[in-house]
Amino acid sequence: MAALAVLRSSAPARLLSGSFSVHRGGLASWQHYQSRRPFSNNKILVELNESTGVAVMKMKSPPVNSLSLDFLTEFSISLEKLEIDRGCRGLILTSAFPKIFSAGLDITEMCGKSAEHYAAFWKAVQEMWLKLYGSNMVTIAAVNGSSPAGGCLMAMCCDYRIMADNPKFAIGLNETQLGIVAPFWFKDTMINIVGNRVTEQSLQLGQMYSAPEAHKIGLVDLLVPEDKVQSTAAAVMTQWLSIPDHARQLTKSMMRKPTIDRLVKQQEADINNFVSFITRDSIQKSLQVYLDRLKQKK
Ligand SMILES: CC/C=C\C/C=C\C/C=C\CCC/C=C/C(=O)SCCNC(=O)CCNC(=O)[C@H](O)C(C)(C)COP(=O)(O)OP(=O)(O)OC[C@H]1O[C@@H](n2cnc3c(N)ncnc32)[C@H](O)[C@@H]1OP(=O)(O)O
Repeated sequence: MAALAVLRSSAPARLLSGSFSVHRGGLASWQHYQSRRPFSNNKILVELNESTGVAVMKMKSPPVNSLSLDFLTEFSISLEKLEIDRGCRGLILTSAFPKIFSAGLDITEMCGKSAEHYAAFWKAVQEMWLKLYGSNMVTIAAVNGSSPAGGCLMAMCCDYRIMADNPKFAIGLNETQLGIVAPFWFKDTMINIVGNRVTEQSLQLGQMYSAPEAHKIGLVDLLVPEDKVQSTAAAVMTQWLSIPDHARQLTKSMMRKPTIDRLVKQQEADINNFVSFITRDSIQKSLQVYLDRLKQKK
């Protein structure tokens, strides 16, 4: 199974994209590692505090952190680098923008493109999920804004979700509102958090939950004032890191492996399914209407 099966000590070292900083105990000693990959646009900022072993990954892709192919590629590479770094035990995932965690999959990646593009895009979505859901690290989502669909999926991949207590912020799998369908592994991830009944209703209606509603159904674990999201994430991380890594990791693997294996076994079929679904004229039309509506709402 993805990262959970990989012992960090045996993993090969890899270069990473993204803006990457390592904190060695004092602000004066922050070191910057510039990307050596030409495609990097630095949509992801990573700061690793080596004294605590906690990395903060900030999504910073204006205007709304939509998950484009470039974003997803950079995200997965950044995550992989942290995964193989034995000095990193915990990851806090958050947004550099107030009000938006992530707008989910970039809809323009699913409109008017070639079948080859859709296949590459969907593979990148799968890779993001496999790596984040299967991470050995303690993962905490500091949800500091709205988080529809793919953004909600990212938060749901984490071990714990802290959300800003603002009823204007919403989270959920709203795919049906776009005329599309959340795939089985989005659905399974949600079932593992809130159960079958809530997931079924939620997915059929494409329901977006305000922060208090999301907390009520257990989609997020904790609500805190907006200015306390990061500090609370750090405090919760300390609690989780007090558990011996091997015991916690094996437990996490035991809980998540069946869900991960389901996708791994049919990854190619899932890509083909996505491509044949998204290339339908009726689906392309729905997505275009949704996108136009988004652009006109101002
Ligand atoms: C039988 C079949 C079985 C199985 C099916 C097989 C396969 C599965 C098939 C498909 C699965 C696909 C799964 C899809 C998952 C997704 O994530 S879809 C994306 C869903 N996301 C949304 O609906 C979010 C839409 N956006 C918003 O609600 C809002 O923008 C916001 C709340 C995030 C932010 O609001 P504001 O701050 O007010 O910002 P604006 O709305 O003005 O947006 C600014 C700018 O950004 C553009 N934009 C917003 N979201 C997206 C996006 N997701 N992708 C691309 N672009 C986006 C928006 O249009 C604005 O653009 P400009 O007008 O400035 O050009």
